[in-house]
Amino acid sequence: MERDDGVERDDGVERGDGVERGDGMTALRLGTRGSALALAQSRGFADALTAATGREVELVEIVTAGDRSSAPVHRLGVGVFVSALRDALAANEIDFAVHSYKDLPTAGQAGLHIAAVPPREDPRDALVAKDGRTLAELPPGATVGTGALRRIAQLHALGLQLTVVPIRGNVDTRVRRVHGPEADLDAVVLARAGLVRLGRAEEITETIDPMLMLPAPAQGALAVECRIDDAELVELLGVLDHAPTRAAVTAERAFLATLEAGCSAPVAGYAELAEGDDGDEIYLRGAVISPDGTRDIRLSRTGTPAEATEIGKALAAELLDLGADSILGTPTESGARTQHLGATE
Ligand SMILES: NCc1[nH]cc(CCC(=O)O)c1CC(=O)O
Repeated sequence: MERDDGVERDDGVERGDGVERGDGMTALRLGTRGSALALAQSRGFADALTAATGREVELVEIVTAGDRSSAPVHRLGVGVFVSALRDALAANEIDFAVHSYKDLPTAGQAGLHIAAVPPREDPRDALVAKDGRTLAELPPGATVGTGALRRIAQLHALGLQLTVVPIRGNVDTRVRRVHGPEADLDAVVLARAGLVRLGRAEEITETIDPMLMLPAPAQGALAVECRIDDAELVELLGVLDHAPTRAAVTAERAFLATLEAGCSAPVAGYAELAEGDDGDEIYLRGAVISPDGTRDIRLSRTGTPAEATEIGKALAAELLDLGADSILGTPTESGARTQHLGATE
């Protein structure tokens, strides 16, 4: 059902201030993009929230500028998949939103709060190739599609003489470039988490080792955002917060933010938590790679979860000392080297 405010509800129910339930509680309004992946993520979180707290959740579909346009994502501007959801939150049209964390601009939004970071899905990248092939089994000259500069750069750095083809579109559109009547590529690289959440993990022909392709900061993680003054909801959503995931993502995002790079930059960052002798330890790896793959600056750093932000900042500073800024380019007048764009991945 389409309404004048551009907000589409998933059914005909008039919501306004929420639907009264038999138990006297109103259903929480979860704003979501309409893509298959966004709906799967939102439904998954809604079900987990209902199971943990007993609260009912209604999905409210929001069309974002990124969904409306077919232009290359780097031309669309800041947080192109996110801002319509944040506007709906600020306008009290929805109560909370579930974002792919890696699509969130590194700058937070005044008045909003990330109340939960649920357990992370597998953050690695995945190959979907013809004939069940792995990267190493692709012949020289094989065509591999991907949209993200980070992936393009790391594919080139492998030195496999692959032909990297820039593509965009949702998960289904990208996989159809390999399988299906209009297939024109030998393989595509995309986030394993997206395929897993869509129930399509069997189509993956290789889960790529982070030694070969380091994931994007926050890949595979979700950010659950609500109004900061909605204290009751902040507490309710917090039930599903997963401290180890939050610590890992905090380190990765501090790394990205300190590089002043948006999520369209050729920047990779991946934090793992391991049990050390004195409790948990974060192991953060970071890389900045030139798009042609000829320059690849990567380092790692460890510390405690409480030091997550410091680890990320310090690793970024070390990479900048080694010349990462010359790969990332000159900061623009807004302070960002590349714009803080919405999703390119
Ligand atoms: N907008 C792209 C996007 N945002 C989140 C995911 C995958 C799931 C995730 O990283 O959480 C994807 C698809 C991809 O990178 O292939």
